[in-house]
Amino acid sequence: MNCGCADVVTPGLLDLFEARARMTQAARPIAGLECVALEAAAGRVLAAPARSTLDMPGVDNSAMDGYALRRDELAGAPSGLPVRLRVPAGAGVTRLPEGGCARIFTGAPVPLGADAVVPQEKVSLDAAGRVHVAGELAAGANIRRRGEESRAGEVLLAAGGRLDAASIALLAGQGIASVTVQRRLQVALVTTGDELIAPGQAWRPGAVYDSSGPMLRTLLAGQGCEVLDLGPVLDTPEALATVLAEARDHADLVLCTGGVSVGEEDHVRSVLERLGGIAFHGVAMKPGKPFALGWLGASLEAGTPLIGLPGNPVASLVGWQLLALPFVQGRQGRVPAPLQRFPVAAGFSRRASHGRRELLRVVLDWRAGTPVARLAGGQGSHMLGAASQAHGYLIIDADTPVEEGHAYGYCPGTQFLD
Ligand SMILES: Nc1nc2c(c(=O)[nH]1)N[C@H]1C(S)=C(S)[C@@H](COP(=O)(O)OP(=O)(O)OC[C@H]3O[C@@H](n4cnc5c(N)ncnc54)[C@H](O)[C@@H]3O)O[C@H]1N2
Ligand code: MOO
Repeated sequence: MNCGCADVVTPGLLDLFEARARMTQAARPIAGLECVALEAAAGRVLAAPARSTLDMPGVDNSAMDGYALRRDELAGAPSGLPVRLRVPAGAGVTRLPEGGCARIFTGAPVPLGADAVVPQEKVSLDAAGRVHVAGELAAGANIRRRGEESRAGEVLLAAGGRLDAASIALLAGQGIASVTVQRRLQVALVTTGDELIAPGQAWRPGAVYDSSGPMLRTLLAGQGCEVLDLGPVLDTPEALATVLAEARDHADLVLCTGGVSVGEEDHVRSVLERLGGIAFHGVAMKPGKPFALGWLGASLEAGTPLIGLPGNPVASLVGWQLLALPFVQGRQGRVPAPLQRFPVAAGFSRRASHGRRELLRVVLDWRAGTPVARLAGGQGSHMLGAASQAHGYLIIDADTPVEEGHAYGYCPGTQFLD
């Protein structure tokens, strides 16, 4: 299986990891904060550290349904301990009566004076209802101590983190009802191509349904961005310049697909040179080679950054994930996560890709107990089927053939890489 296109070795291509580092460095966080209700904060980026308001847990409480007691009183009572108190969750803090124990439930405050909780499975009750315990009981057993997780005033979540279900739960558990987050990143999306038609329109030979537009809108929404949809645009320098000028004035970032290669129908480069500039163009990756970072206006710092993704949809997807995503995250005030890679054996052989690192879309086969990477389908940069099935990328260095059974760097996640 191969991509179907010859490897064209283009001089001056930037190394993939160097390009990723440049994208990360170039991303300036946008200004602007909002206070939002915690329930509406999923996916948003925290603008300030979130601190605990309470010790967590707030009081010593029981980790089990059982009996709270003093261990020395249990040891000194061969005829068992009478149950003198009942403490359900939600009860206030009480004191354990001398010489007795308390029936207690998970999450209920441990009565003052008790130094262990025995789970009910380890307790036998005699006819008089007295508690007998088999075996040893460690000091503090089954007691969740006040403040053992965090203390009031401690930083729970650092600024720049994205609020997910667990972090929202963490803040809710502290009684926090609203958070200060970065405003949403405004991204102008420009798809280019005379051939593009929208899904739902009648097809004619030569027409191509716009698949990258829906894909990028989905990916941008997944990052909590607001999308200003300005495409598809016709393949003329005038049409592109008009749309990019509008994008420049209304967005924090322009994401453009197609028209970024070298043919005379590809105008992104020339229009960028006219309306702004180019930081780099061309990365030694397959797919995704014509990827570009540029700007509209005075400079990358002062103007509106523009990311040019290649037209082939899979090249666009890979360019988004490995290069555009860290830039988007940086503009959102996030610290982009390092690219994860760990060795996985290839279950296939394949010829080398000349001059470019190849990002093969693979599935992991666990049937033998350890993972084996298998091609998820056709690897052409126009073939979305494999991308939709893949579990991740096998990253193959340039000019390196893949040999079955040898291990290569595997990067998990091909769609919502975070
Ligand atoms: N002589 C050369 N030709 C090409 C080179 C090269 O180095 N020398 N590079 C190839 C590579 S690699 C790629 S990737 C493509 C990228 O080209 P463009 O970014 O200029 O993209 P287009 O030419 O506009 O389109 C390419 C292909 O993708 C389809 N397309 C475009 N937009 C969409 C969309 N929104 N949804 C679905 N499909 C889309 C378009 O119809 C074309 O088939 O250039 C190679 N050529
Ligand atoms: O082969 Mo291009 O690199 O299709 O992205």
